[in-house]
Amino acid sequence: MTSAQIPEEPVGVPVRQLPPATVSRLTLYLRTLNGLLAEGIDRVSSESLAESAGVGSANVRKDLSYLGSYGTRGVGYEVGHLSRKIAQALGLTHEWRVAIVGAGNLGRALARYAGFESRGFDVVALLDADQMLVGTEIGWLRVSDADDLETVLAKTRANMVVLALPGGVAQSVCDRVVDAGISSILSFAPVPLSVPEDVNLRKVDMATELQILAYHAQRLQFPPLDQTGA
Ligand SMILES: NC(=O)c1ccc[n+]([C@@H]2O[C@H](COP(=O)([O-])OP(=O)(O)OC[C@H]3O[C@@H](n4cnc5c(N)ncnc54)[C@H](O)[C@@H]3O)[C@@H](O)[C@H]2O)c1
Repeated sequence: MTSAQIPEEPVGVPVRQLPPATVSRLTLYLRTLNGLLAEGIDRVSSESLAESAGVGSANVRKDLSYLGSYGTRGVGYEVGHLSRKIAQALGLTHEWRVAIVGAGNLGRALARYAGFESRGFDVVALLDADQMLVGTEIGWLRVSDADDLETVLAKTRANMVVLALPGGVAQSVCDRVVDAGISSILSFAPVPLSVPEDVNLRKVDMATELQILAYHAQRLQFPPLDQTGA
C-alpha cells in the first residue's frame, strides 16, 4: 500500500502512543515538510527528509511507520499527505488557544513572537498581577488582570496555558489554571509543580539544557583518554 492509499485517521487522534523521541523528531519532520510544501515540492525520500531534519534515515522510516506511513521505494513520501498525517498525530489539527500568565520579560517576548500561529498555536490572552501592566498593549494583546484568570480563560476559550511567572507563585496559579479546566500547561517557572494525573505539564528549563550542552562541549574539548589513543 502506498502512503497515498492509507486511510485518514480521525482528526487529532494519534494512531498509538508514540515514544517521546519520536514525537520530538516528528516536529522536525513537520517543519521540513512544511518548508517543502511552501517550495512546491510534493515528494521526498526518507534520506532527504532525514538530512534536512538532521536525523538518521532509519529513524525517519521507523518514526513514520508508527503513523502507518511507509514511503514507496524509489518514489518516497507524498509531502502533503505526510505533513497532514504528522499534524494529526501531534494533535495540531486541533485549535490550540494559548493563554500566557506572566507578562514580564519572558511572557512579553513569547506574546510578541509571531511564529506560534503558523505552527498552530493562537496566543489569545496575556495576564499579569502587576496593575502597572494590566491594560497595556503588548504585541496585539492587551494585558488582562490575573485576578480575572478564570473569566479570561473561559472568555478566550483558552485550552493551553504558559506559566511565565516567578517560582514562588507558580504552584498557586497552576492550581487555579487546573481548576479552571485547563489540562495542557507549559511552565517556565524554576520550581517543580504538581498537577493531577490527567493534566499534561511540560517544563522548559533552559539552565538545565545549558548544563547538558556544557557537558557535551567539555567532552569535545577534552575527549576521554581512550579516544585520543593516549
Ligand atoms: N525555563 C527557562 O528557560 C527560563 C528562562 C528565563 C526565565 N525563566 C523563568 O520564567 C519566569 C519569568 O521570567 P521573567 O524574566 O519573565 O520574569 P519577570 O520578573 O520579568 O516576569 C514575571 C511576571 O510575573 C508577574 N506575576 C507575578 N506574580 C503573578 C501572579 N500571581 N499572577 C500573574 N502574574 C504574576 C510579574 O508581575 C511579572 O510581570 C521566572 O520564573 C524565570 O525564572 C525560565
